[in-house]
Amino acid sequence: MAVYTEVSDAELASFIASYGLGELLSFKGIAEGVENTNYIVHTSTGPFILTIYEKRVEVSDLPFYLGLMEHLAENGVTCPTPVRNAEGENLSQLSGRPAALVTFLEGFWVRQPTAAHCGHVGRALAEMHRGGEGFAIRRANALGLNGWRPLYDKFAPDANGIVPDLAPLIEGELDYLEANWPRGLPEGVIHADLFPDNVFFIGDELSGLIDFYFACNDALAYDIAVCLNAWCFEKDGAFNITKGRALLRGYESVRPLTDAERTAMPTLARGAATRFLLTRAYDWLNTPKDALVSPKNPMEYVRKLRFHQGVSSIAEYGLGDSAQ
Ligand SMILES: Nc1ncnc2c1ncn2[C@@H]1O[C@H](COP(=O)(O)OP(=O)(O)OP(=O)(O)O)[C@@H](O)[C@H]1O
Ligand SMILES: N[C@@H](CCO)C(=O)O
Repeated sequence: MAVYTEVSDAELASFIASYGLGELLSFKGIAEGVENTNYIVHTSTGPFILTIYEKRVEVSDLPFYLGLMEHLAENGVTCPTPVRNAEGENLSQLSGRPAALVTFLEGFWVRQPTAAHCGHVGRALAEMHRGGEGFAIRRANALGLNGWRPLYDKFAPDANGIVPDLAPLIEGELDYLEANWPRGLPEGVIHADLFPDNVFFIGDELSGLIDFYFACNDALAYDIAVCLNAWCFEKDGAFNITKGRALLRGYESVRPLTDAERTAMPTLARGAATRFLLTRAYDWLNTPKDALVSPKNPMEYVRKLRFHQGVSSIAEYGLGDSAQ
């Protein structure tokens, strides 16, 4: 259960009072999520999510994340909107940590996405990319190309303890990515972690996107590569072409890809697989046995990386004509 910071009734009541949202009716810690502490808070004016930011979030990045959610909401993207307190601030303090209150989004995430879900996600991703245009604050991707080798160096001596030959796999891949990473692709604000648990649906309709705490400025098509990995592989490790085509078609119904983005997709997919392999491998080795949450399995991303290493063009995925 990911409630790292326990809040007393009195602290919460005075915190909520500063927002002028009516009477505090109830609050409860949310078990899901690994990065931050989240509470669902009911007041007489409705439900809200209270997030207390834990150690992995850089406090200096919070104005970017909160400002981005406000900017996206103003531009028609359904996502949590930060609430401003009586002082007009969207960022506050609770139990000695930075904290924010955001609007509650109805819906729930799908455990077994279908091609139709993938189509909705592709479309919503492109709408988010469009909605992010004009956002004034910038944030570099701390987990982009330049961040991968330093992260690997932190656990390199132990990598083969996860699975034999993981070290040469990662080292060879980092060499490849550093030599071949596409430059000059269209850039903008990307979500960078749009996994199924960050997309809510009501029935078959997408009801909103959450968890913008990896968002940053980077190549837009890299965000698609993250989603292809997160949404379009089956439990047995097979890439599902139908889901991949649906995701790209949904995306391109809003923002068609350039030729350079299509050409770059296999390398972007390798990079996206490497990024999640690295963070999962690091967490696998560094999460204490008695931690509140279990680390995610890095092997899933070893398999995805190996799959992409065997692909040299978007057509080889079966995605060459997604827009038609
Ligand atoms: N605005 C919201 N509306 C409704 N539910 C929310 C909202 N924000 C968060 N939640 C709930 O809290 C859970 C955790 O949120 P979130 O994914 O942002 O946490 P996190 O700690 O950043 O986790 P992670 O980075 O691992 O996904 C979600 O799965 C969802 O159930
Ligand atoms: N989505 C990430 C975890 C949290 O950001 C993963 O699956 O590795």
